[in-house]
Amino acid sequence: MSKTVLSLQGVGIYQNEHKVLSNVNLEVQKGEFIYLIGKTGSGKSSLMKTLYADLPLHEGQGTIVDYDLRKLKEKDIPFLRRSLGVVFQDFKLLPDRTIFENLQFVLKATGWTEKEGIQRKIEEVLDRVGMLPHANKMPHQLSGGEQQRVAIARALLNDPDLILADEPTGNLDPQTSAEVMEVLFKINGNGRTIIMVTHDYALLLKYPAKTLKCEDGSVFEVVQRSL
Ligand SMILES: Nc1ncnc2c1ncn2[C@@H]1O[C@H](COP(=O)(O)OP(=O)(O)OP(=O)(O)O)[C@@H](O)[C@H]1O
Repeated sequence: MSKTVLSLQGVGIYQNEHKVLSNVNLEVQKGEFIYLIGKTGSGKSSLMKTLYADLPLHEGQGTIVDYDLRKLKEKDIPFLRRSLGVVFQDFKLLPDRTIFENLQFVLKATGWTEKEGIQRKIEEVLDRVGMLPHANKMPHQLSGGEQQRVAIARALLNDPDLILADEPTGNLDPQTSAEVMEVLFKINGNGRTIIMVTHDYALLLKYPAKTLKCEDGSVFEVVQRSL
């Protein structure tokens, strides 16, 4: 049976008083892979920020992985973020810790206490993105693509129902971007739902998937030939 992991109805997306997107209607089912495209300033990041509650939802209805975005309290936000995996363009790894310690930090911060369980989980997610051999390296010893794979592993730590990736290949060359896409599609193939913001139309052609576009204050689905 399909499960809705994201539902937006009549949603307005705001940056302070400025309305960025109007009347956003969107249903995402478990297991989907969705691209979000659009010109600079069209509202892609603002929409993503609303989904992980970095921007509040004041207009319309929105539920994400069983949280009602309109009713969300400050104290709920860390729990919402635990049910999501968020991946950013600039990786956001802690520079003064090894890869293992970066992931350990997240698990401890999200309530994991048992040492062997922590070890097992970190090995499992690093293995899934092909980074297990690099567990003891520092972030600066890795290439951009390798750092992004670690960031994807970090996003998987708490078995999220939905992964939000905001331009995850934005800092990577085409070959490395393709490697990161392979990792994302493999994870999607294992049943994870992914929403990915991108500027990179070459990636859309190489890895086709349902595509939404932000334009002139609206969000709508596009078919590839009209990108
Ligand atoms: N912190 C902010 N305060 C006020 N306005 C903002 C803020 N961040 C973005 N905006 C405005 O909101 C609109 C949408 O910006 P947003 O960053 O969501 O676009 P984007 O599609 O993600 O762009 P890009 O592709 O450049 O990342 C723009 O007009 C932008 O100037």
